[in-house]
Amino acid sequence: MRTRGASGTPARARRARDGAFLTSDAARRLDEDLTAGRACEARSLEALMRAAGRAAATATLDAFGGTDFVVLCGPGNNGGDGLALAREVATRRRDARVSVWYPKGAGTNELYGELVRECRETANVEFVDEDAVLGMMRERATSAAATPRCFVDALFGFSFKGAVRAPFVNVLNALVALTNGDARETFTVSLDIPSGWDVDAGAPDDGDIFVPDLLVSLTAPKQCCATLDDPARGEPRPRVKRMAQTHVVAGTFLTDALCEKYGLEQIPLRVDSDREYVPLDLWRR
Ligand SMILES: NC(=O)C1=CN([C@@H]2O[C@H](COP(=O)(O)OP(=O)(O)OC[C@H]3O[C@@H](n4cnc5c(N)ncnc54)[C@H](O)[C@@H]3O)[C@@H](O)[C@H]2O)[C@H](O)CC1
Repeated sequence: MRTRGASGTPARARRARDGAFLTSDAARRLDEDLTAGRACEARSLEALMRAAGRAAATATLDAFGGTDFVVLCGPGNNGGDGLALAREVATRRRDARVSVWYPKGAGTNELYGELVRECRETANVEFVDEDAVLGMMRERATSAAATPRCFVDALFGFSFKGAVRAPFVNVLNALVALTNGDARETFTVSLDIPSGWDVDAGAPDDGDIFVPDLLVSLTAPKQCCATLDDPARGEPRPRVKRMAQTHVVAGTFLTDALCEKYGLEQIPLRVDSDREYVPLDLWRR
């Protein structure tokens, strides 16, 4: 007799589907393989980050037609992806106004420092403080004449753990409120992980959650997204279901050998792909 899960899905099929999503630990190991050149050609972190920023910028510009972008950058490499995206957007859409909130700054990290320099000196990106960002979010709910604005969440990626700490609490709370309230002309994008979500367990169970309009998973989706894409695995909340319509995977780094190593055979983007991102519609094809 075949075993079935509570959802009625055969256990073997569920295992295969699970293989399309990375745990936080597997995501870290995969990124180490990419930089070390194990089962693939070696790429520097800088090359990976710039490619991720480029592909995520393409997906964002394809989805959002406005000219006003606010990029929220966290302290790690997810924030670095955000800086790379900000520069790409400002360079490609010359009429755009691109603002970056980067509260921790680059510190002594040379790569982040170079991305900040490029944003300022080659792309006319403006760096803004917390009050300015909170004002830009608040205005969405109060101004009747709001023009379209895109908020890009590059706060935390697959190394996020525990409860959000300062200096990110107020802005992340405001983002949650923004996407659950009556915000006008607002489009939200998350890079790799919707910030505040547990990378392995998914969205918090209590209170309002931040659900972006577009999620750009980098290289492969992480475990927190599993219920977005496979309704058979559970009963996702209605807004989470809606997000499944706009979930893309970007970054053409996967070789067949890496797919086999991490059980990612179902991910359609490979190293020789001519597309920068693809919609992730794994289960409904
Ligand atoms: N595969 C690819 O295409 C690429 C993925 N990249 C991106 O890298 C991130 C993972 O980067 P990492 O630096 O490991 O982690 P984070 O960005 O999540 O940031 C870690 C940073 O955050 C702090 N932190 C953790 N938890 C909290 C918290 N609760 N409150 C406040 N601060 C927190 C922690 O201390 C660290 O400072 C991946 O998701 C991709 O976006 C690469 O760019 C390469 C290409």
